[in-house]
Amino acid sequence: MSESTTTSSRESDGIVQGLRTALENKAGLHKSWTTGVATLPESETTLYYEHQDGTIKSLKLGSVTSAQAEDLGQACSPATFGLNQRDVLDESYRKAGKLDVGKFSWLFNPSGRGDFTTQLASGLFPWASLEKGIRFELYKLNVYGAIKHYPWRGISAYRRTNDIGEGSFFKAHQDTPRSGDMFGSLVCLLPIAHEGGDLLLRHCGHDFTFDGQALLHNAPSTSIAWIAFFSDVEHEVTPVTAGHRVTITFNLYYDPQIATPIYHAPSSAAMLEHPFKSALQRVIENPAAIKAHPILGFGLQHAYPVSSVLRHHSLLDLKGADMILIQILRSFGIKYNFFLLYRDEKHKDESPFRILSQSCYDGDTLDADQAPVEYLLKNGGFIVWDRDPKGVEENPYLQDWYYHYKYGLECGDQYEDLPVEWVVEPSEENLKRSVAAAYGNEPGLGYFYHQICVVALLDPDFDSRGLINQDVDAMERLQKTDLLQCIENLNESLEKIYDIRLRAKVLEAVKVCNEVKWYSENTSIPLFD
Ligand SMILES: O=C(O)CCC(=O)C(=O)O
Ligand SMILES: [Fe+2]
Repeated sequence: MSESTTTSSRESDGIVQGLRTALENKAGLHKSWTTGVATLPESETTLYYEHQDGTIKSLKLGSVTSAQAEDLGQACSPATFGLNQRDVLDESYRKAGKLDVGKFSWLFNPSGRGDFTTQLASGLFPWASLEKGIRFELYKLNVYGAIKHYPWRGISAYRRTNDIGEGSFFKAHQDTPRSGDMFGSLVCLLPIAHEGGDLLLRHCGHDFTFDGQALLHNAPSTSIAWIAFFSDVEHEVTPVTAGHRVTITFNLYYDPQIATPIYHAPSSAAMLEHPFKSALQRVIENPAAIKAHPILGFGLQHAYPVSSVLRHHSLLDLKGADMILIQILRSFGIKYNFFLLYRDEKHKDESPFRILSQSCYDGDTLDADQAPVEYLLKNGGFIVWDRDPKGVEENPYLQDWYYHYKYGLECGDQYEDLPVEWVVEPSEENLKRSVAAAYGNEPGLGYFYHQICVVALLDPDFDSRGLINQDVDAMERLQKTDLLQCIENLNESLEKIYDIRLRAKVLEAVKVCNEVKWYSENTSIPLFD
């Protein structure tokens, strides 16, 4: 290697490293959760609930006795959860009581309190200005703890309550995405005495313990402690050892019909500008740096619920740190697009390349003899070379395979590739099954979390025209086939579903598919936009 090459590669490493450091959230620039305490006005302190025999009871938050809390627990049915799309009751994984919406009523309305929404939005999106409002959907009431009587288990179980009394918990899971615009969950801890039952959260190497009891310690008795977090954050409730831990949860959605929350710039950081913005500015002001790094890639920090293909990116509802990354790219007019990244399962350890694709590959839908890599590459995907191949020289079989992708097909055509440099190393999708989260708080509703990456075109003169044209055609073909099949399946299911809430969900899904179909027919979807 000549000296000049060594120097320039060291410089280029420095540039990408500088961008990487500026994006890292070590300094606590982004959190995937935010907490607070809200003191309820008198009108919001009454909680009504219905027993399974139809009796309506109420309690006053701030002065709930343990007998009242126990009565609330008795009104509950056992909480189930989602395991690979099935609704499962398994008390070794989740042990709690639940009341569905319609079985309880509470006048606390987060959307009606501008200060509450502002606090929540400033905590979850400290650097980004939201372009949509937040809709809060009341979801469930959960009772964890000293439930002494389980009517659904019968009187004999009542006598054997030692195993099911205290000690409710919910092991690690992600909250199931209900649609593409759901981004988070809000858990409100009611002021009812208990011990244990911390909510532990983990995301991207950070963790947090939400001890709501401690937050309520010095607050007025009619206060609730709350935590909002992005729904792909892994979380669990530790065992409750005494009393009753009662929470009411809301699902959080972006909603363009609702006014955007007032933006509060981060007060803790004494910086006016996000460090990544300044770092990127320095790079794009340097023509040599742009030429050396025409295309940059970023693995997103959050997982996103997508159905069969990545929708046009203006429709992808981003969370926290990912939203600010995109806002910064947009502020410089840098073109970008979203992709999934796959590695050949068969040659996983040796494979020196990954495949960028906008298709959510579902191993179950392909014939057994159809090679996933070929499928993705022939449907608008392309190769990103990222390491030296291992063992190719010694292994003729691997050599054939490697040369096939490196130097082209028998007919002389070559697979398309892109020189992407990863500022943030992305997670890979699983080619065997792209359905990510196994444990959810609900069975899946057709949306699955995917690890998405962003590819940004730093050099506007970089020759990507051929790729763009070819890709648009392939993408459109793929989208249309997938969509038409999807709409047909949904319409077929509709005929068999009589439950009103389920029908509404399926109708919602049909609406989304039609929306995407409209996009694919009425707009050209460029690779970089
Ligand atoms: O009660 C809590 O703190 C969280 C409950 C939860 O994670 C859920 O219901 O999905
Ligand atoms: Fe949860």
